[in-house]
Amino acid sequence: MTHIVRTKQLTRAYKGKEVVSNVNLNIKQGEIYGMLGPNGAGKTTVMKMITNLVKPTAGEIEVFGERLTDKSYRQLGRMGTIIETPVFYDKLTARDNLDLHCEYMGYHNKKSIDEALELVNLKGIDNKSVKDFSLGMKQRLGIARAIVTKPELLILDEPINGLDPLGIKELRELFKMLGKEYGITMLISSHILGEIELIADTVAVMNNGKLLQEVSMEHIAKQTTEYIEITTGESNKAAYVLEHYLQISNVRVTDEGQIRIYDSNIPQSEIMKTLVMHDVTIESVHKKKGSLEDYFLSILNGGGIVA
Ligand SMILES: Nc1ncnc2c1ncn2[C@@H]1O[C@H](COP(=O)(O)OP(=O)(O)OP(=O)(O)O)[C@@H](O)[C@H]1O
Repeated sequence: MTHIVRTKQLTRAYKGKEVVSNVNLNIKQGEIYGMLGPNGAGKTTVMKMITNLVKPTAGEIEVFGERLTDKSYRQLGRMGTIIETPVFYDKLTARDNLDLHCEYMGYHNKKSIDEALELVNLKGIDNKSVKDFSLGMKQRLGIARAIVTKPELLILDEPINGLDPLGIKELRELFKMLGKEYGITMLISSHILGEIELIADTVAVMNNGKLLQEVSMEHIAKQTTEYIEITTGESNKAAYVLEHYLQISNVRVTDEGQIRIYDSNIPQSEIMKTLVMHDVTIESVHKKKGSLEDYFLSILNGGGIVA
């Protein structure tokens, strides 16, 4: 597995107080990696360290397989970033801003300016000066600037801030397309669970400067599938009966002693009948679905996985 970014025990302190503590991120090639956490969790600081805007107090960063140092200009040239609110030359047009950026980055394929403007839906208004742009238009121009040099890694700090629902949807599709068509790896932060959920392949949950969990959406999907929950005073016996007489292998007993049966094709009535036949007393049976929100809240509240 090729990793585009890896951090090891990454730490940053301001005046002795750690705002990022021992963070280990593993961002794989081609994936959308979502960093989720409330305001102040340390997401921006992590991104600033990966882009060399802030120096770590301790720990290491590896980008494109090489350790990041003060002289990693080549690695930085392979990244496109928006960190905090993008700043432009207000009196210049959108096109001129992108043109200047290409000059500055030493990127001479000017055809990509048209492509970038087209991708973010600013093609018709690229000759307007940026001072007349709405917040959403500036945000899209920021993304155009981040992708104009065809980076291999995009780092986007809260890219949907200030966008209306349609704009958010367009960006979501753009990110997915950039991943799929151009193979660009993306690190995207957000404090909105619903957003990260819709685009990310892997999610890092941060709070108070700490990485609470790094988990694939595939794994989360398994945790949030439908299950049958049986309340009984005899959970171990019930689990035994289900496994031995119905060959149900995906049975879990929760801390509260409830039985959960995941992805079973056996009808609920059959399960009940078998338990009763083996003298298991049942208090209640419910069909349930774990929500993604429960899952993340349990992580943020210091619990493990919603069992
Ligand atoms: N230059 C700085 N000096 C002192 N404290 C800082 C500095 N930069 C960030 N912090 C503090 O570090 C903590 C993490 O900030 P950071 O911006 O990384 O969080 P975040 O998760 O990106 O949240 P937000 O979305 O609000 O920016 C905050 O408590 C912030 O006040």
